[in-house]
Amino acid sequence: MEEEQAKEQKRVDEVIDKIEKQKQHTQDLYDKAHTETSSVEKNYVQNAKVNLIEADDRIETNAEIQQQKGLVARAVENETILQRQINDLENLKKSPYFGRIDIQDPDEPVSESLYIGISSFADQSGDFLVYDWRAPISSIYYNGTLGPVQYSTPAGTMQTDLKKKRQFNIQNGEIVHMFDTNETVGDEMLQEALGEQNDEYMRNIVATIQKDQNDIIRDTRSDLLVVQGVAGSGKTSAILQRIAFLLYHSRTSLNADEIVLFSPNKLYSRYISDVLPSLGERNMRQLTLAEFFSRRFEGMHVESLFDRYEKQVSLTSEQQALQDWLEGEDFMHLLEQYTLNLNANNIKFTDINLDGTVFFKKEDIQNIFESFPTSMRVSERVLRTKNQLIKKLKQRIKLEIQKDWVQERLEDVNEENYHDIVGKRHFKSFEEEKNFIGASIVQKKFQVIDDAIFNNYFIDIYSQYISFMNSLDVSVNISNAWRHHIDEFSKQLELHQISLLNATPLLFLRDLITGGGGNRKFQHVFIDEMQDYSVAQLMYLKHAFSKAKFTLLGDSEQSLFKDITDPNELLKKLKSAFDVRRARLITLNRSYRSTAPITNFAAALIPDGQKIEAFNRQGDLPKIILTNSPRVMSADLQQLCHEELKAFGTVAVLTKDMAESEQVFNILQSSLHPTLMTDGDRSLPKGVVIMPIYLAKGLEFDSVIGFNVSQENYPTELWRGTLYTIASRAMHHLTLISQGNVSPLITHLDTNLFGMQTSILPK
Ligand SMILES: Nc1ncnc2c1ncn2[C@@H]1O[C@H](COP(=O)(O)OP(=O)(O)OP(=O)(O)O)[C@@H](O)[C@H]1O
Repeated sequence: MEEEQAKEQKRVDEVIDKIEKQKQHTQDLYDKAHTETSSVEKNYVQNAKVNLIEADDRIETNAEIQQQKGLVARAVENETILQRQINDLENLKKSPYFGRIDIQDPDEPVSESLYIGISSFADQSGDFLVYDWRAPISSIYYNGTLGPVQYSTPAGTMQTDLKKKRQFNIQNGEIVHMFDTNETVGDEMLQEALGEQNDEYMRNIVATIQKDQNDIIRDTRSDLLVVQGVAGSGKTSAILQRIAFLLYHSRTSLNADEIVLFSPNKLYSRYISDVLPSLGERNMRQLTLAEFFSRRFEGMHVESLFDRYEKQVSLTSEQQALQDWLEGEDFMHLLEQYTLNLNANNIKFTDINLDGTVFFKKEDIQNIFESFPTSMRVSERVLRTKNQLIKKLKQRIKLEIQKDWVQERLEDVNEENYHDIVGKRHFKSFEEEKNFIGASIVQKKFQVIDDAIFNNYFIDIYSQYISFMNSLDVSVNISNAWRHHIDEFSKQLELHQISLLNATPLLFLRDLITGGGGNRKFQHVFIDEMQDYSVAQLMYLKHAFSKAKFTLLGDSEQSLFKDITDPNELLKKLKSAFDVRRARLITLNRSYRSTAPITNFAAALIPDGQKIEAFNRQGDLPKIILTNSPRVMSADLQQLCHEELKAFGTVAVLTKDMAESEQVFNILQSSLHPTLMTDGDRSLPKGVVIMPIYLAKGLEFDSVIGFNVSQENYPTELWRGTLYTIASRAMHHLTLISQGNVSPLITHLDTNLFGMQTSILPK
């Protein structure tokens, strides 16, 4: 093998040499482009100066400046592309590839070796020295074991014989390790990758993608792809690799701005933000559900998932039943039914006001609406009403121009705002010019009316929603909670607040009535941590992104405070709710994040944990520390943090809610200078970090300390998901600390799965 390695190193050196040459060439092109940009820019500045001196030439110069601006933009873009190529080549130089496959096609006498890396690289004569990992042929590297293999290409399925598979770890141009493997992607490389400590940013997994993950990444057929994957199975990693794959696969028809990822929180958004750039791709758009809602409800405060978690614990069974109903598919269908029966008399029209006086009366708006045939859909009638109102607004503007206040303002127009208003226009008469300027003055004042019409403010959607709720016949077992829910909605409205439960149906109702809310630009929507979304929310997102394919990923076991939904059940529900042709469920049961003892412990916490397959990485048993008083627990916790910090850069203390996190913060504040994370935080510092579990969703830490896992704190089944999610955040070390008896969820476990210790403080 040593000889082989020397041979491979020689090839690496040769390839790097060629990459360096290519880089030099690109650098020359870049320098030339840069000089060009500078000269275009200089030109632009000079023209801008002329513009200031010769006021009469303004209009003409303006056009020229626009043209110059375009030139600058193009030159800059050209420069950016070249800069990116240089960066890519620089990265490729450090580690040009990570895999090699030797294949022999049926009619070929000898095999050929193909090398696989993050991006492709061809030499001057066009020979591929490195293949992009996303090229059709590269799928063999991830999928195939030695022997006959198939791979799909745009021209159909191809057959070949896989003779050899080799993996490399190349750092700064040197082969650190190489392995030959018969497996899909062998364990050695994975061991190496997983044994490392956690970074501030998530890394790509391109060199070690596993077969089942590869299925997710390369699926281009499904309209709805649902991935149920146990904690640490690489769902988030797979999403990001999938995005990179899709961008490559549809290079000409898909760009990163047409992909949106719904992420659980802002910490996560930042944590994953480096993966796509490291694969040479731009990041997709990212949104949290809270951000999505707050954009759609301007001026309102929509409850966040976090506010909701904090409340969720104390729900009665009636409230829970009500919540399930409100969040289900049926409730959304009831809304659709309701809008079918809307007419001029039961739509809640409302006046449009200007400066406190009525501008369009609701009765007039209602009459306009009524003038359109009842055979039309409500949304169509609303749209026509809108157009009619805009026409009326234009007439009102015409009349208003003659009013004294406008005439007075006309006299105040100076040269500066004259040009702003008039632009390049030429007028036939002074009268025409005056009217034009007058109209623009009035338009400015009436802008709020225009906006109100545009945004459908002539329908009071909140009253409409109340009327919808009042129209429903609910079953007796939730009727009290239901009345309370309706009252509460009105009360919150006065405070400009909307609960998460109402946000989705409200938006849906608004869209159904006004025909708005759709966003057809997006081609792919990804939702991570899907178990935190209700079916109603998912349905709404499907409605809002109607042209998009959906990839939903999550782990039903990581539901916090909620019963687990069987993934097959969920797929069935979604398939009917989404009304799609090609739906597919992929299940990932192998967990990579944690050492085997941690994964086995976490798996034992949940009922069908035996399905979880731990990756064979050794480490210490999870430790449970029993203390008998708040004072001892505090002292132990401090001691523990100090010890863990000796081995790891970050230690996370995870709690079940914010109140507990604050408690921990007070305990550790003076001795450890910890950071208490909140909803709005975007980055994770080093040292001790404290947060409630819902903020740690999707994240991982070298060392996790679960705070107070006592019987009192985690009394029942309802807490399983929380405990499981806490335990599964740990990569290398897991410690749970308890004051008083430990939760029955833990005491029921096989005692070989953890070590138990009373206070760690020296006596
Ligand atoms: N094929 C792989 N090669 C190398 N590392 C991997 C691979 N798959 C997963 N990992 C690593 O395992 C860890 C967990 O992955 P990831 O966060 O994507 O899992 P997840 O399923 O989204 O987890 P969770 O649901 O618990 O948040 C990460 O550190 C990731 O880099």
